[in-house]
Amino acid sequence: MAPDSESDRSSPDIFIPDEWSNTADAIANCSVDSPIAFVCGPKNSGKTTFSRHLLNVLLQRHKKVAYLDTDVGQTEFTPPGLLSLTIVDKITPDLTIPCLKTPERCFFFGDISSKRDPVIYLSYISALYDHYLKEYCTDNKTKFQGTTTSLPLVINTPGWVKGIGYELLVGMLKHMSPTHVVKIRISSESKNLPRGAFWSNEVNNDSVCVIEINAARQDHLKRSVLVQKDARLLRDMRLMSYFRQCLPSDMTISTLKELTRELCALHPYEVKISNVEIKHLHSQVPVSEIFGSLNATIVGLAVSSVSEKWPQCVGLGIVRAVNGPSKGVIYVLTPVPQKVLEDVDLLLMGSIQTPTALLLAPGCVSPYMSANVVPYI
Ligand SMILES: Nc1ncnc2c1ncn2[C@@H]1O[C@H](COP(=O)(O)OP(=O)(O)OP(=O)(O)O)[C@@H](O)[C@H]1O
Repeated sequence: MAPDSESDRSSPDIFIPDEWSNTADAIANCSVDSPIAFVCGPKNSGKTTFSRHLLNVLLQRHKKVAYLDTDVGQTEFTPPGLLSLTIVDKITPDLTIPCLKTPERCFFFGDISSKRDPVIYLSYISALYDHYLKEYCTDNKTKFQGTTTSLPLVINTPGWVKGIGYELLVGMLKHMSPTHVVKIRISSESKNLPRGAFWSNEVNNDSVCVIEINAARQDHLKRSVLVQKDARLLRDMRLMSYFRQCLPSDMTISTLKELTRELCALHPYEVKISNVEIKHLHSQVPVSEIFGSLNATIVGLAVSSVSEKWPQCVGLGIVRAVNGPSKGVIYVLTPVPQKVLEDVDLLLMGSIQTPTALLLAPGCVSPYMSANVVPYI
């Protein structure tokens, strides 16, 4: 099939079947001003690839499109462990290259699977969706004045479609009001989501258009050909690209060793422990172990607020060293701009693993990532 848009031409390995491009076009050209598309389906069926294609198609008609990323282990525009709403204003020509963007709003979930805390997971996603509704979904008044600020929304979801994963999808759909639900199906029928509006008890659910499409690639027996991703490697790569931003963009870094060495050579931020609250999200740590437990970990940098229920995450940091007893400080590396950091009053600790490559800096003692810091004992 001939590529049908510039974005497809730029992604030689990506195959957009007619069914996919027709679906994306139908959503972009539907009668609703700003469609809300919920993309779901089993693991590796192509949800992310389709979502990115849809995003590009929508960006041909709209200046900006909102993207709600609910796949906390395989995040699209942020490092893993975050749930985010991002406003995208540029077509990404190559659908195979992940890129980091600063989200409009973001929560630190602190794990790569929703099963760690399904209740909080759903609360965060609902809060992100509500934020979209409040800020980016036109109400009648603004529509009437012709100053429409409404943006389409693409919601990408995890591939966990059984058990609690299924319940969470149902929970999301019940909270949201998508105009379109795109279900990607694979040939192994038992792995698919139920047909139709599976989340709703209404017999005729006319308010939403449910579209079922097949995974892009099939063999000659019409079996879906699914590409398995190395999820852990992808997460590590995403984290390393994130922390690469701590260094000047014009600095040449060709290898992981160089990246680690340069990160170790950076001056970290010195954070006074008395100025921040340290919170372990998924475990209880005795007070005496708190400093030790922070060392060489990835933390969410968050800002608490009296008006908001959940602290907003402004980015991640690596705790490079801790000097608890004598100075009461921790040393943090982060690409978050200093101006934004000034508001951070919460360090959230989850279970996002620091990539091993970053712990093995030449000349430094693992896991402290520094040659000159006495580790906390
Ligand atoms: N249309 C396509 N053309 C070529 N490769 C594809 C296509 N769709 C998916 N793939 C490949 O299959 C793999 C899985 O795709 P993708 O990440 O989009 O699936 P997913 O359903 O979002 O996965 P997960 O459930 O893990 O989040 C990736 O390596 C992707 O490049």
